[in-house]
Amino acid sequence: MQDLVIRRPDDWHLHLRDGDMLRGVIADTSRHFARAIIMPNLVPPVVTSADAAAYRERIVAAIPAGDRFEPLMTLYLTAGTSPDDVEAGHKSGLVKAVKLYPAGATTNSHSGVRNIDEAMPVLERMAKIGLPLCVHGEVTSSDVDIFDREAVFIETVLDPLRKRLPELKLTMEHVTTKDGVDYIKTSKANLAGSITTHHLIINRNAILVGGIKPHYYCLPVAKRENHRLALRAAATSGDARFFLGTDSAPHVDPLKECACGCAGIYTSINTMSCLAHVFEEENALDKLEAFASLNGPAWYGVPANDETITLRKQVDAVSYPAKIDTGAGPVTVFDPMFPLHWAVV
Ligand SMILES: NC(=O)N[C@@H](CC(=O)O)C(=O)O
Ligand SMILES: [Zn+2]
Ligand SMILES: [Zn+2]
Repeated sequence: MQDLVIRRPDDWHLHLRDGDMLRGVIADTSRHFARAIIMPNLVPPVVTSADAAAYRERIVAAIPAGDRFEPLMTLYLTAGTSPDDVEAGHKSGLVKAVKLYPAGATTNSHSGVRNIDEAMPVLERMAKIGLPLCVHGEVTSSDVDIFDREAVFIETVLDPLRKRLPELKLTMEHVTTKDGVDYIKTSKANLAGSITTHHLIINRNAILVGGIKPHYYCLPVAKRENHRLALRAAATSGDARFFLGTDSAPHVDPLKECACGCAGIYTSINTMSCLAHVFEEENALDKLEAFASLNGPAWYGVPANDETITLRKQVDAVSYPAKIDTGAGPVTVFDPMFPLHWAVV
């Protein structure tokens, strides 16, 4: 038996959804995590500070009694977003970041940004007040191969934006490529990246070998093995520019297991066990706290959590359900394809 005590982690990229789904999934996050950046891609999206305040109340009402959990709210950037509303939301303490979805890039992104020019007044205001922009970093043009969309985004959108507005704080969400890792490492300030649990574990074979596996499909799609290895090296390095954002993204099974399945992998329930396994494999258990509990707070300018959690390596495999039942329907849990022995006690 081996124990690892770390500060309580936070999740810097989480989809909680709404209604029955929200009520069905929130306990899997609030059990282990103190805070999470809540993604705003609801239908309709969380666009204004008033939307975010109302959504926050629905989330707080769904937190199980006895759990301490703080949702950190974000706004969904659209062509109509008002700089004054963003600033007021930030000043009130409600809005912690704004999310950029290139229109059409991912789940519920059709109201997103078509041309970065249309968002410049908001981005300039954010740079001025120090509010971070979280970016889904993929181009959407049909002539760019889906496996290249992140690398092309860095070159054609992200890098030009950083040159145009160097004072803007940017989180490159769910980095999936060596290109992304290398790009973040060139930055001295104002750029960081979140990394998901599943991209540390699967490469694209998980989706495609031996039959099509919809529960390993997410966006950005998992890439080749060399990219997974680059993500692992970054996450386990202790480098403060990389931190955990699970991107746990529940969809009910019928919407995943069909002719045009949704993108998203549900990992909230077993993320900490998966991460301990990965960090142990990389001989980097001493870096897990930085990745899951320290680097994110430092980036977002909030204190790390005072409480701790204990991870215990046990002989028997940790048991967790293959699916959870939510009021919205069943949601399949991420299967890392190996037994997990690190339990959160
Ligand atoms: N990651 C995903 O595959 N899906 C996310 C959207 C996103 O984060 O891009 C979702 O909302 O389902
Ligand atoms: Zn995304
Ligand atoms: Zn996401």
